[in-house]
Amino acid sequence: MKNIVILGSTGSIGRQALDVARRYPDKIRVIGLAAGSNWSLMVEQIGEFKPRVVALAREEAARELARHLPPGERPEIFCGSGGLLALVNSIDDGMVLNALTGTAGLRPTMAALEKGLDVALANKETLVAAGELVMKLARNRGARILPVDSEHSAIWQCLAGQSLKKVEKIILTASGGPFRIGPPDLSRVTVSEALAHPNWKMGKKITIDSATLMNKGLEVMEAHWLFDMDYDRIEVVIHPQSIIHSMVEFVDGSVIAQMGLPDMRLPIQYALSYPDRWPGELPRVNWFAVGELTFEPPDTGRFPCLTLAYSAGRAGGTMPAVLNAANEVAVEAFLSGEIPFTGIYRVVAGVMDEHTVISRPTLEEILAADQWARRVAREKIRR
Ligand SMILES: NC(=O)C1=CN([C@@H]2O[C@H](COP(=O)(O)OP(=O)(O)OC[C@H]3O[C@@H](n4cnc5c(N)ncnc54)[C@H](OP(=O)(O)O)[C@@H]3O)[C@@H](O)[C@H]2O)C=CC1
Ligand SMILES: CC(=O)[C@@H](O)[C@H](O)COP(=O)(O)O
Ligand SMILES: [Mn+2]
Repeated sequence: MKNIVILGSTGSIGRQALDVARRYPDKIRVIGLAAGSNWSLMVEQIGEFKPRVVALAREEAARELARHLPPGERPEIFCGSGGLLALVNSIDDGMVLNALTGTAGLRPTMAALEKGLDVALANKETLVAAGELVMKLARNRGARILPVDSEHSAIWQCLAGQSLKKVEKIILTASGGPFRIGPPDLSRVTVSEALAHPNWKMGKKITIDSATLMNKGLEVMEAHWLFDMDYDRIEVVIHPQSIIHSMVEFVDGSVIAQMGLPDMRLPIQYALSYPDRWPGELPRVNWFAVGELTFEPPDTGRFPCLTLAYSAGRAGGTMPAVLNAANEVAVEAFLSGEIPFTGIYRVVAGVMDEHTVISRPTLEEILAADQWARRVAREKIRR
């Protein structure tokens, strides 16, 4: 039996993780749940999974949660900005699935690793902002980071039993998002068009990142840290069917790909079952329905965020944290109608231009760079 704490349990990954837990009651015990403000869904989740501890970041929401729990269901409730950390710090005997969005995931990941807990990581922003510190902490504490992001789960599975020394390159696949074919001018696309991902149903932030290809850029940095791979050896290939989730090319030219339907429950489950594989009923690929698998180079003219992410990764130090923070602010501004879709790139590029990189930054320097980037991004959006 594995004890699991799910950070972000009310979100897309969190809810799918609970579906995995629901399917394997004899293998997974949910001992902790955390989210931002969605207390009503949390009430239902507590009723079904009976965790020992829960946290909600918004104090008002935590009060509502406490008011609406039936008398027999009283997990310990943490709340406020420090609530998630307090929850993680209260755990001694479990694995943490981090399915939070954005930089909010960084400190809880570090708190879990600090305690020597394994982390199943969906929150890619953790590695983008502070990959070097996080990987070092995991090594020092003997804790594992188990990839949940579909591409990184794929690479991890392709590498099973192989030495990283024998890898020539990693090939990250990308769907191309909703604007792969058109329109040529992206400045007028609407929020609902940008949220219409062709293959995956995900939270809003990552869906917009998929549409700009920033998601793939963040994933390039995530792969750099998870698999200790130079940026020159991480290639992005557009694969519109999202059946191949990524590939590894070895020094002898052989390529191993991991395939499956676009269903996040599979990579989530693999991270939870590892090193085992649990037999199950998730839908299977029908090869005749898939028909063909196609590949294209990314169009970095229309999707310049991908190039921006490579350059932030290569610059290193605080630059990836700055890109990530500016992108979070810009995506919010696009979603609320303040800037056009193409404004996301302009804001992020503008903030990066003004940043002086600090190399080998401490956590405090990374968090300060994050705050600086958010402020400068907001100023640019106001203007
Ligand atoms: N969705 C997907 O298929 C995939 C997602 N990922 C990555 O997984 C992560 C989660 O994505 P996704 O599930 O789509 O996101 P969602 O927006 O659907 O869910 C985010 C979750 O985090 C909680 N949350 C957000 N901010 C805070 C905060 N400050 N404090 C506490 N809780 C917070 C939300 O709570 P509340 O509901 O109360 O607001 C919610 O439970 C992201 O890093 C994303 O890039 C990676 C691969 C695929
Ligand atoms: C499911 C998942 O891992 C997402 O990160 C997905 O890859 C997004 O699709 P894109 O390939 O369009 O970015
Ligand atoms: Mn992904």
